[in-house]
Amino acid sequence: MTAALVPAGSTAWTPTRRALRLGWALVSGVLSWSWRHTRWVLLVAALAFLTRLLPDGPVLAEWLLLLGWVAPALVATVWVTFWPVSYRRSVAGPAARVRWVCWARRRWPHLARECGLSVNREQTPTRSARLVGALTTGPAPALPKVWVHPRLCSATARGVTLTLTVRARTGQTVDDLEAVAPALAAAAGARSFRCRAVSPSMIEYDLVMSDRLTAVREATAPTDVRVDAVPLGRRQDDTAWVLPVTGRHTLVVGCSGSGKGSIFWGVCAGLAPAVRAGLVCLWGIDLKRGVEIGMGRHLFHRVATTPSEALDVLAALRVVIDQRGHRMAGHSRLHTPTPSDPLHVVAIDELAVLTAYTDPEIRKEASRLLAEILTQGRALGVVVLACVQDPRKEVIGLRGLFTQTIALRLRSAEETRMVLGDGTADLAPAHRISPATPGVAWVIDEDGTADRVRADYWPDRLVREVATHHPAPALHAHDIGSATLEMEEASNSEGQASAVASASPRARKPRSPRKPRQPRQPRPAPFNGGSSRSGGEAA
Ligand SMILES: Nc1ncnc2c1ncn2[C@@H]1O[C@H](COP(=O)(O)OP(=O)(O)OP(=O)(O)O)[C@@H](O)[C@H]1O
Repeated sequence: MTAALVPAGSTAWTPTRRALRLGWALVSGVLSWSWRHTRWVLLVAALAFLTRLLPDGPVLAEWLLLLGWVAPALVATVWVTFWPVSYRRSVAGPAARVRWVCWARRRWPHLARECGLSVNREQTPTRSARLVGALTTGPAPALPKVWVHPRLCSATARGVTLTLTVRARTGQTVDDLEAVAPALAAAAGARSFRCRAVSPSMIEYDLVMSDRLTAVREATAPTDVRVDAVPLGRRQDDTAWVLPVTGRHTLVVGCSGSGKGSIFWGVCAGLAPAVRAGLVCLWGIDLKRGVEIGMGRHLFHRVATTPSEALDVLAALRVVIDQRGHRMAGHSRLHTPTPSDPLHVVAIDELAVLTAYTDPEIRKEASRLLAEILTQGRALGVVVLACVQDPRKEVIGLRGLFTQTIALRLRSAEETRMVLGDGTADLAPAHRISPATPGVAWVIDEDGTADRVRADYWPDRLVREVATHHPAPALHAHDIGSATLEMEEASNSEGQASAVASASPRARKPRSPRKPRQPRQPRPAPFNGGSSRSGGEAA
């Protein structure tokens, strides 16, 4: 009667419901723990059954069941419910690692055989068998056949990675071992893998057993002044992914929505403290109407949003290369950035617009300038970061000149091969990256191994904040080279006209920015050889 008077959902029912819910959670937790530890539970139950046969057995059996089964199941249920991270770190993680290692050691002969790494050979006869064979007449008895496997030298687990070190059997090479990596990873239930040749006969398989890259991680505003490299995100083993910048030209390829923006801003905004300190000079080419770079415009010394403006930027950098080349010749082989002589980074969003989709004249000139920068700029402190959606376009021609490539989500195995190289479709399957994980990419490390990474996410708010706090300083003539500045002034004065010309539907043939300036622009005196080409062409 009282219950009927209490309306459903009233507070009087809340404690009862909570208790019921808690009880059910505990029971289901204990049951699921028991299901996952069936063998242990059966062992405890069998021991308890045997214990009952002893004098005072029933009491002992109850204690055994309580301490061996119910108590651990309850503790685990409560721990994992309220402190999942600590449970994973202290219990589930170590237990899983022990399980993986035991599994690999126990199953290695079977795995090697099933993956095609083993051979079935006749057993080598022992010395005594050979002696008996020599003394007896008649046909020699058939020798039994045995399986010969490559040797599993070690199996270790760290974090979420199971590492197997394997030595090739006689007649095998590391290439044979590498070829079966996908099958091995599939047999182990690994989420991804990488393999590394340790020596001509030994290979290390890293099997990543749990995916740490599913969660989105937001980038944090950089504080350290770093020029050599920028942290971009994390690797699949949860270690930091740091991209070298100095002396590298970086090509980022990924279809629309694959997260190129995260890498673009990871580099540009990651260099922001160095930009503010004057050690890095950022040049932006955003051929998607300036939408991307507009977010962090203050970071950039100069931005081009049309193909003809982009030509001006490339020509200016070409002059920087000429000047530095003359200055460094005979003194230094590698440029060291200083506030008066910074590292120039040209960040290009949608390279294909410049090298494939624009007028043939601009396309040709842009490809020529880019090729010169890509081949000569590395040691002279001028590096390129280029993003592109479609690797099949003309960018292919320049692809070989980039010194590091990041493959975000691609459309096909063929694209993966184009971007990362032959034989990478299995080892670095960028075409299998899920559309639900933008920012995930495959990279080929310096040692030639492929690794899966995920860039941290750069929201617009953070980009704006970083750009506002680290604006590019106003550069003086000696900072970037007098010729560059002269060209820049000239191109600025003509920028409006060229932009209008390139935007106008009637202006089919855009101005070549290099010719009209020639008569007006005096050559920088000290650089006769270099300026004769770049100064003249750029002007
Ligand atoms: N590192 C990341 N982690 C999580 N989500 C991301 C990440 N990077 C991008 N995203 C999400 O994916 C969306 C698309 O990203 P982004 O604009 O960078 O792609 P894109 O490759 O530049 O595409 P497009 O070439 O069409 O401009 C973003 O709006 C964002 O929501």
